[in-house]
Amino acid sequence: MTLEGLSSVAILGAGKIGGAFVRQILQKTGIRVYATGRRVETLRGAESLGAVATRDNDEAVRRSELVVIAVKPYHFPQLLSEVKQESWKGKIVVSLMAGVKLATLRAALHGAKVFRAMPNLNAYVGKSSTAVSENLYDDASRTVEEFLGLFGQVYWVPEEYLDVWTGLAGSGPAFIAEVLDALAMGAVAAGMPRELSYKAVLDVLEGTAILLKNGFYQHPAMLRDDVTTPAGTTIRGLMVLESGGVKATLMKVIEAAARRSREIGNEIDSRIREKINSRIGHTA
Ligand SMILES: NC(=O)C1=CN([C@@H]2O[C@H](COP(=O)(O)OP(=O)(O)OC[C@H]3O[C@@H](n4cnc5c(N)ncnc54)[C@H](O)[C@@H]3O)[C@@H](O)[C@H]2O)C=CC1
Ligand SMILES: O=C(O)[C@@H]1CCC=N1
Repeated sequence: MTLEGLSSVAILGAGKIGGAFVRQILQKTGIRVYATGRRVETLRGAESLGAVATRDNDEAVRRSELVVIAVKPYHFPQLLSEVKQESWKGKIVVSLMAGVKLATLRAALHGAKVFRAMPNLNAYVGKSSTAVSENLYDDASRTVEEFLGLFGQVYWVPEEYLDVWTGLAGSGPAFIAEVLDALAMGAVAAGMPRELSYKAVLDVLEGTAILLKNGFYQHPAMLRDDVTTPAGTTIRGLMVLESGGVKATLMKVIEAAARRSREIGNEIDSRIREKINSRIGHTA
């Protein structure tokens, strides 16, 4: 199935990332979107974008060929109890939940073609960097790749990278935002107004990203060296950066975020297995 063959998509949990998906789908395609949520504001927000808003997750799944799971990981067990098992059958399901493993998803969503993806909030403007696992089904994989392409760049990766991807690219916009805020505050400390500092910092980010992305420098360190004049301003700043251990700290930031993604995956896996076992226990 190509994207053109897709008539309806369900976004279960149209919050921040789900809402960004709803927005892009409706801006770029004629696909009907069923958006679910628990709060009135979530439903109204999705409706104002042009989605069919409902609290009924089962109906949204039944009516759609492709289903996106965009609830928080710890809401997944509750979501599962709201959708009949047979409703998942034959559906293409893309989970955006941090940490939740393919094995967990497969155990919970019997008969569905399951994908685990990690986008980021830049999906809101079609600039996400999204990783997805695993490329097992020809047709469904093509559909998923085209679908995720609506939100930005798509990379097929082995599942073992997804927790790291979550720490780096999923959480990344928050880390970058903090760094930008800190740089702008530094300029304020040195005497420049906040608004002007912030504008300058965003321009610096954009230009530096373009230089690096277009291959003008093979490595960020080469760009750094071109900016750094002996006994000039940059080296003084770099010395402070190094003595504050900023580089090591940023490395640890990504490691910690990736570790947390793995932890979440294990926590949710045990909760889902318990749920499945108690279901089996009930029917036995
Ligand atoms: N916010 C981000 O930048 C990113 C988030 N993610 C993942 O996406 C998921 C959602 O994250 P956010 O959008 O930040 O959270 P959010 O809280 O903004 O959105 C989740 C939505 O799901 C709704 N919800 C909860 N239980 C529900 C249920 N049983 N049925 C229907 N709706 C239900 C909530 O009311 C809320 O509107 C998480 O699993 C997160 O790991 C992935 C990539 C980036
Ligand atoms: O903070 C989180 O857990 C989610 C996953 C990636 C971005 N937000």
